[in-house]
Amino acid sequence: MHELLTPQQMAEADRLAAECIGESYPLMLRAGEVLAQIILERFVEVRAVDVLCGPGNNGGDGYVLATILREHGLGVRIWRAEEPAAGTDAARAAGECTVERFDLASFQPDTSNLVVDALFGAGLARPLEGVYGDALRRCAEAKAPILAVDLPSGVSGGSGQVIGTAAAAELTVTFFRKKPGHLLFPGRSLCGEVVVADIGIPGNVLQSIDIRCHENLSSSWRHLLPRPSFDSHKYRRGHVGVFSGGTTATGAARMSAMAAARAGAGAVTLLSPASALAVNAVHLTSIMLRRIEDPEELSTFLNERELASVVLGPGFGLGEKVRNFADVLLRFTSRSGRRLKVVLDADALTGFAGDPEPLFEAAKENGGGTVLTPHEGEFARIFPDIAAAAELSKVDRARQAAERSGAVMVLKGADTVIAYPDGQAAINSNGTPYLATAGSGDVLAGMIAGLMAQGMPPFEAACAAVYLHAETARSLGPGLIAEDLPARLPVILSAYLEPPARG
Ligand SMILES: NC(=O)C1=CN([C@@H]2O[C@H](COP(=O)(O)OP(=O)(O)OC[C@H]3O[C@@H](n4cnc5c(N)ncnc54)[C@H](OP(=O)(O)O)[C@@H]3O)[C@@H](O)[C@H]2O)[C@@H](O)CC1
Ligand SMILES: [K+]
Repeated sequence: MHELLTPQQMAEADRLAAECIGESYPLMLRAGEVLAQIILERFVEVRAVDVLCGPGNNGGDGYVLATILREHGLGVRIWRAEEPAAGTDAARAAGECTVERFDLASFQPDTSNLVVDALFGAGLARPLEGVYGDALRRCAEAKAPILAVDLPSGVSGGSGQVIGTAAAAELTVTFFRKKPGHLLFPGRSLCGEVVVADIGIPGNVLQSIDIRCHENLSSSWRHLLPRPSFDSHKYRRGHVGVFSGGTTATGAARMSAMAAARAGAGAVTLLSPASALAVNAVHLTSIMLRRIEDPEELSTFLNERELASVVLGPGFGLGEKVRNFADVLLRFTSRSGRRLKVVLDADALTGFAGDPEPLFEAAKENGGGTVLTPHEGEFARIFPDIAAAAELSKVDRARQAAERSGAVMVLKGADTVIAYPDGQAAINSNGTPYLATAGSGDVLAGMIAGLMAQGMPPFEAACAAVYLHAETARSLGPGLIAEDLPARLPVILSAYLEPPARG
């Protein structure tokens, strides 16, 4: 149930389902029924419902719903600006509906009524404005309780962007599967709670649809979480290297290092410039420490020790050094024939601002073993054209960046998107505002490296780390600081290492 369908894919699912059933109208009837059932169960106090109906099938669902609610004794009024086009399912639903209709232009929300927003869903084709936009603005101003059918009207199901105007719903009922727009902001905040209803579309229609986007749920990666065996030793559980910045910027790397260790890496070494060795040594116990001053020392170290993964960037500093280190790390696998997975974060991304081509070239040489973890600001510095393309959704931006760099992209934010160069993408949905705190990104980078060091494939490691990072933060809540995350991680991780509960 974690597949996310674009509006075009959903239309295809509807078409395939209608082909299977013989006609499409029963799907609309079922949509109206499930909407009514949900309203009757969830809004027991409500005595009257205003159903705003658009001209397409989203409006059609509204007409069916209005008929059923009136049969249940609720006061129901329909508000519409135009009738559905003749010959459509929506026209049939409108024709069979005898609920009194009013002009949408004169709709004034009464906040003791429930408003059902059945204006536009998957078929939103242009900015929502005029009589429709005005009606939604009045709802938003009045703070009327709204149930949105499929999507809050004005929200793009593909991108979550508002096209014109939209009003925030308390509850959104969508059909068959969620759409990216339910999880990507601002759509996600406008949807309120999202309920996915079964309207009789058979699951096997998905076999004919090339789904490229999923909600990041544990079912995709839980079985790949590393589990040590009794014959493991510390280096078989993966050795992670984390690069420290200078004397006054060492904390970020130590946070990444702790996170890698807590994610289960068997050994972690902090790789520090000579100037910061003393300050790092004061703060480290189980994490090892080694001086790495320049690219030559780095190459020597990589050749003599079997590192499985590295984190470069947190607190590291900008300039030639970070670019040179990144180059050595990303080309190590092809030069040595030994697999080294690389997480580049923070300064290792910003260090390539204005001239990112060498990064992409070297990352491609690393052949899918690279993970880039930019937040939106860092992303815009290395992918300025993709960041500026307003028509692209966050998923598409992450995908294009992954394709260009050949790296797994973790485009961070409240709705972090993880994308693989082949176009597969996952949208994370368990984020929490408590993660917006200094150092939380350093912890995430370390967790990804820690999971990869134990053999988890980069895309799944990134998905798992993003999810578990958020889950850990949720379990901590108010007052969370980044240091708390690695300390808490084992409790959360062990819950996901248990076999999933049945049922
Ligand atoms: N298909 C099925 O089997 C099932 C579908 N279901 C339901 O159908 C919904 C999708 O239906 P849909 O495709 O008819 O699209 P919908 O969102 O109603 O809008 C299209 C209409 O709006 C118009 N229009 C667009 N933008 C506009 C704007 N800004 N301002 C003004 N007008 C605008 C557009 O006009 P046009 O672009 O053609 O000129 C067209 O008339 C889906 O969300 C779900 O609720 C369920 O019943 C289950 C079974
Ligand atoms: K709607």
